[in-house]
Amino acid sequence: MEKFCTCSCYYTDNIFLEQYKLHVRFTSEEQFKKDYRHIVQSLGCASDAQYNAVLEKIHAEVERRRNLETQSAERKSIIKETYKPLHQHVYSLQESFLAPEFVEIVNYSLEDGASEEGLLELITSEAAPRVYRFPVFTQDFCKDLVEELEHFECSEAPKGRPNTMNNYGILLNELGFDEGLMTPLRELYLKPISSLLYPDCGGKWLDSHKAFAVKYSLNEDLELSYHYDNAEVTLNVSLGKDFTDGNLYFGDMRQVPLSETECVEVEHRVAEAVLHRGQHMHGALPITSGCRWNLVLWMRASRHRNRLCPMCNQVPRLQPSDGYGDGFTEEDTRLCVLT
Ligand SMILES: O=C(O)CCC(=O)C(=O)O
Ligand SMILES: [Fe+2]
Repeated sequence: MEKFCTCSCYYTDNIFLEQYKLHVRFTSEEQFKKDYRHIVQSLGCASDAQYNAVLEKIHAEVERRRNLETQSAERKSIIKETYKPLHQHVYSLQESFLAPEFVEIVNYSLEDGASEEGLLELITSEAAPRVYRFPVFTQDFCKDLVEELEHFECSEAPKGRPNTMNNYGILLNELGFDEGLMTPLRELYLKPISSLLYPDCGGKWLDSHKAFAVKYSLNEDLELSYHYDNAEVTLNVSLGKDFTDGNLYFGDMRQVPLSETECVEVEHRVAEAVLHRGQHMHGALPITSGCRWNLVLWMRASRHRNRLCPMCNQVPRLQPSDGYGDGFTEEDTRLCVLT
């Protein structure tokens, strides 16, 4: 596997303060005070004690990020040794897991002369601008996958959470889903589609991903704040189970201010995917009953993001990583001169 890297902004930028629904940057207490003291104050962080609690949260989050790779590798190895899957078959992709309509649009995308227009005649649903909906899995596969995820949730195995905005999701690489399921799904099925739909966002060059499941239920998380993904192209598949509300909503690309944005709601349909650009701002409304599981695949294109880190908006400052990191690579720049 190619050597992937993380951008060092991961340790300073986009730290989410859940209580204030605010993403912040933290390089020092001085900088933070200067940039955010008045903002958090206006959001209700009035006393010194509350402010100190914010600082403590930030330090804990930075520490979590610094230890993440080591801890993730430890969890992965414990899971491998101790966790007994309920449905071993869901870990290796078989075409029988896939909806026939999905296989058809992938086959079309692989044809010589396939075009975006031709593909859009097969994908009939554009749920929001450049947000496409299509069936991906069979209902049976979704049911088995949710049962597997719930079996894992109930087990003693250590669990890594996908990100700071999500307290009950599951990181699928730690469970061993990358090799047999997620990588082939990206490489063989989603890349051909993304190449046609999002050539301007790196869709032709997807070469790594972060895969996780998100879970919402009444005693746990209900909703997800407005955000963009650390991805070029995102696949979000509704896996069930039974729930009401919880629609996704899409605004504009991250460069457009919220005040100039009108949001469009997109409902979940079990076994169907919503495919969108990672930088397209979105969120999820609260569910009002039941339990919602979605599979989220943040797909990255090193050739695209190596030029600009979407999280800090600068040329990435690379830090070597063990796995996919955040999908950056150290490019041999001589190639650019020669070709
Ligand atoms: O709740 C959902 O289905 C959306 C999840 C999402 O946007 C994310 O995790 O990046
Ligand atoms: Fe997202």
